[in-house]
This record gives sequence, C-alpha cells and structure tokens, in this order.
Amino acid sequence: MTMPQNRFKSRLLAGELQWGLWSSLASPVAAEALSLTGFDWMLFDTEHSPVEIAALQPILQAAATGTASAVARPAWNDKVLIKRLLDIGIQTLLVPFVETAAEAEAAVRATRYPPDGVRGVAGATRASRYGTVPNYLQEANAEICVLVQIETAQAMARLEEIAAVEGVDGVFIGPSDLSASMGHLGNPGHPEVQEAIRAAAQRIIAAGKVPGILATRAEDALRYRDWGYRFVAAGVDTGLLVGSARALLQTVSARPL
Ligand SMILES: O=C(O)C(=O)C[C@H](O)[C@@H](O)CO
Repeated sequence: MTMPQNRFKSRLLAGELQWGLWSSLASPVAAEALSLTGFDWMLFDTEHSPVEIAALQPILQAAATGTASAVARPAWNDKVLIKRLLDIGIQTLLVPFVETAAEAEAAVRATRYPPDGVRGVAGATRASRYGTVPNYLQEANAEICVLVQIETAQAMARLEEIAAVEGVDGVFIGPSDLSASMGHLGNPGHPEVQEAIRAAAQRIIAAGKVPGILATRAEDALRYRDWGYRFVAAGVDTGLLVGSARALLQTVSARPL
C-alpha cells in the first residue's frame, strides 16, 4: 500500500472551497450513506456525540465508501485522544477549545511523531493500513492536517497568535460556543457575534491560514462562504434528519381526510 494522501489538506492549502457535513449521528449506516451525497468532507464529532473510539473506526470505514474526506473532533485537546484518532486513520483533526498559542502548539505536537512531536508509535493500525504502508512512520507527519477551533471571546482576542502557530493549517470558528462566551447563549445570529465571525475570517486569512466554520442553515453557510470561509460545514446530520421528518409530518398532517 502507498501512503494515504490527505486530499482535504491539499485542497485546503490550494485555497479551494470545501463544503462539509457535520455528523453527530454516530452511525456507520448514516456515515456511509451521507459520504455518498457529494460533500467534500464530513466531520465526525466525538466531543458532543455518543461515540467512543471502538465505535468510530467502523464509522470511518463506512464513510470511506464515498467522496467525503473524514475529519474528526476529539472530545478535548488531549494528546491521548488525538493519538487514538490518528491510529484509526484520521489525518485531519478539528481540535476543540483552543484558547492560546501554547494550546495550539500542544495540539500540533500531539499529531506529530518525534522529533517534531509526541505522537506514540503503534504497529499495525488502520492508519498504516495495518502495517502495509512501508514508510508510514516517515511520511505520516506530512499528511496530517490540524484545524484548531476558536470558540471563546478569549480565544478570539488571541486569534493572530493562535493562527501563527506552525503546523496549524486552518482555524475553525464554533458559533454556538462563541456566542455563549460573548453573552448571547443560543443566539449565534446576534449581530455582535456575526460581526466577530465576519472579522475573524479576514483576520485568519491575514495570518496566512484558512478559515472554516459550522453553519446550520444554507443561507448562513453561503454568507460565511462570501465572508471568506473556505471549509464550511453546511449542516448537521441530526438536524437534517429531524428537520426533514418534521417537515414531512407537517405536510401530510396539514391535509385532512
Ligand atoms: O461552538 C460550536 O458551534 C461548536 O463547537 C459546534 C457544536 O459542538 C454543535 O453545534 C455541533 O452539533
């Protein structure tokens, strides 16, 4: 086997727009089906989804059927959680709650083998295609993509120093937590939050990194794209499922016998 190439990273660094889908369903069937819908990437969340590492591997195997590159979010910026995601084949990580340059540096180091970092060395894992990639240990670092998540006002204030960290490829804004941190819990659409999100895209670009974000409605996703965001999760699978079911019920139940 040859080294798996990180298509998400090469497209990110080429400045291409990549549409994503956020997955919280924690289901191999959903992952397989949704990976075939044409999105460029899918985010598999382990922070707020009921899924542990043993269940995530078959989800990633199912998702590999389709076209979407797999991105995973560890539950925390923790080198053990990150190592376990890397071992099951994740090459792109969205690291939550990064508030300082030191935390961003720690996230990058967690993804790199020594001497560049502290990633533990494993033998035959899914990452190395069970040991069939001959130069996996030598080539792995280059294919890793680190996205750090900015989701507090404190992190926003330090955006430039976080983005400047070597090895950080993209900076992702979390609108829900950011709005909570700014005193607007549950209201990411608040003008103050939206202005911070608009400005953040330009600040990230000025720092030489690629901005990304999560939207839950198409109109938000398109506005973020127009503001400069280049990896945009346009929706969440749980929301799409429940939303479609409710709309269907509303349609049929609105027509009496
Ligand atoms: O702050 C945010 O926005 C996020 O981190 C995303 C949330 O975890 C959630 O909306 C994902 O379903």
